Amino acid sequence: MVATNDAVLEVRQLHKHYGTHRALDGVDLTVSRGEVYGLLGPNGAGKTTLMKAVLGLQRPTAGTVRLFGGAVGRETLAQVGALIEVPGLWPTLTGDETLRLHARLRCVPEQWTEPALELVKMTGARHRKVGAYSLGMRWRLGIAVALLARPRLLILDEPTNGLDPVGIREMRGIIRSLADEGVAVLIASHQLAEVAQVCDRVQVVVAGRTRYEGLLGGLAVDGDLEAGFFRLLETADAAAF
Ligand SMILES: Nc1ncnc2c1ncn2[C@@H]1O[C@H](COP(=O)(O)OP(=O)(O)OP(=O)(O)O)[C@@H](O)[C@H]1O
Repeated sequence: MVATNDAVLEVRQLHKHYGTHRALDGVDLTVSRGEVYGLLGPNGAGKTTLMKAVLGLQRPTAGTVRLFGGAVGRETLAQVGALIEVPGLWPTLTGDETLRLHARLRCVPEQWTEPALELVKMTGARHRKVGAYSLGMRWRLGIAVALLARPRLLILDEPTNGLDPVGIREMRGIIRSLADEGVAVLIASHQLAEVAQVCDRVQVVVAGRTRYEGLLGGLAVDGDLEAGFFRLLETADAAAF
């Protein structure tokens, strides 16, 4: 398939087998510049396996992953930010120290910590220790860390885990503003509600296979998104046995 200029992530016929178990069984996916893409599926569907392959942490059994038109490697991964579940942060460092440390580790200018802090609205809390942060604040700092190197692709795994309704709304706002600036965002989740209000397109994966790919609205049955999603999961479950 020919890459469009806007394609940031292209996954083609990705397979990952663990012995006889097919964790991924021929998944295709394209995420474009400025797009928020939801990867939906129940526990064990293969979402983490796919994200690991994209981040170069997992070697696929077959198939390809292309980032910005190139192979997964040091150069392309430098343009990717990721936040996998709860961010791993040191409780004894302040938010400011955390970001400056990551700036050094990623060899980016220290001044880049400022816009990252502003984007996640953490400037006021920058001198407080991370151990005293709420989960929502830790999540926002985790996003700031993921955004430090100004990535063109942001990967988020279950991003609303543990967030309260205000935190969830803020998270959506941050994701949408990043997309408006041209960042491509891939969100993996097992909850429809998590992706429903923020994603442009979705893919539903069950038992390593694509069951739906397209606009979110296309999942709906009689205008009911949730009913359509659950019907899809039930049909896929029945087909698997
Ligand atoms: N290292 C491994 N060895 C064997 N099987 C594995 C391994 N890693 C994952 N699996 C299996 O592959 C399948 C897909 O797992 P994966 O973690 O990608 O699913 P997931 O969609 O991310 O699930 P969850 O929502 O629970 O995180 C599961 O059946 C899992 O048990």
